[in-house]
Amino acid sequence: MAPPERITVLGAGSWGTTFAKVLADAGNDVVLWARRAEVAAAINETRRNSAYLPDIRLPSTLRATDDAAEAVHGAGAVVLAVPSQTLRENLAGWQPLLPPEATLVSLAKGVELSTLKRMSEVIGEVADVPMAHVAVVSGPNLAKEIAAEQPTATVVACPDHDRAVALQHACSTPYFRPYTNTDLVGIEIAGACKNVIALACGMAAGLGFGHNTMSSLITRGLAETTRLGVALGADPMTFAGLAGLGDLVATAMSPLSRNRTFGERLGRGETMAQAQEAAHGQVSEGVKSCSSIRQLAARHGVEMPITDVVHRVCHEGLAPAPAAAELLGRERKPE
Ligand SMILES: NC(=O)C1=CN([C@@H]2O[C@H](COP(=O)(O)OP(=O)(O)OC[C@H]3O[C@@H](n4cnc5c(N)ncnc54)[C@H](O)[C@@H]3O)[C@@H](O)[C@H]2O)C=CC1
Ligand SMILES: O=C(CO)COP(=O)(O)O
Repeated sequence: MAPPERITVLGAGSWGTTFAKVLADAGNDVVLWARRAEVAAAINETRRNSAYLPDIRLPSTLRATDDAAEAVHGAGAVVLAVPSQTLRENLAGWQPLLPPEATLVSLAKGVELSTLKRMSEVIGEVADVPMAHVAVVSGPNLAKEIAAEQPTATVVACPDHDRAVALQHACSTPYFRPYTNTDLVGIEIAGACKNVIALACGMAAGLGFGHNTMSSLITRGLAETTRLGVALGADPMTFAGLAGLGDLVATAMSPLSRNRTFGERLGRGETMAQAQEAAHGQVSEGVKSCSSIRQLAARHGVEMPITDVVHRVCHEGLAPAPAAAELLGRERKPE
């Protein structure tokens, strides 16, 4: 039998640590890179990442290090599990270390502020690899539920179908079921936009609104996300799938979502600073991506009214209540 494949995960936050556990449970030889040496040492000694997943025992086949060169050496796949807005800078530092044939896998859900690029575009550019080497994993994947081994499906997207299938095999476990897709654009636009719609749903919850409001925001949020994706060349069917509707529903409805929780705090009247502080350094990607997605939509002449008001609440001082009234007061039109 062939020895297990070496897979490296760069970033030991909630999702990086959880995805490393999935890969180890699937039978791979997994190395997890943490920024802080004490986090790597604690994972190796106690089998726990207490800052992010205190209740989860990590498998013994998962090894942690704070040495990126050691982490990526000989890896068949390198998984990038850092926030969207720092990925470019992080990857530039790792680029000289990367094995040339490795599949580079993005877990991040966002659009870069300075360039309006999707994460796979940033990876292709900074790592200087063909897009066929770049893959994305995205779906209704709240880290804490997966770490607890609750059944979940996801999508592994790569322009090279064979690489997508190889990665699908590498991350299949009895509790984690990946499907393949080749529509990188659709999968990434869906993943970035659902964080913004989840912020809107959180704001609605904070204002005291119920399920009709949530459902209306989810449905119209999916409509504006699909419009943007199609304008960028995505397959509209992608938005009806796990990484589209699936992830949107999970994120917009779950109290485990950092984006939804952030929005809820704003809806209850907290300031941006208070909501940021309560997040304890964990990333709520939609807070920044609402601005880059709004600009991307403007560049392509796409109307995204929910994204627009989320941007104005987060960055221009609009209060959530008048934002909701503004959405309801828009010009009437056919569905
Ligand atoms: N947590 C979740 O349930 C899921 C998260 N994601 C996405 O995965 C990405 C990562 O998210 P999480 O792991 O949850 O975030 P997190 O906030 O829990 O962890 C981020 C990790 O990146 C590291 N990091 C932060 N800033 C950095 C910098 N400047 N340089 C290097 N490392 C830095 C942190 O030390 C930490 O290890 C995000 O784009 C998120 O949207 C996707 C699916 C599920
Ligand atoms: O992407 C996620 C679930 O699929 C996680 O969402 P949050 O970043 O809002 O926690």
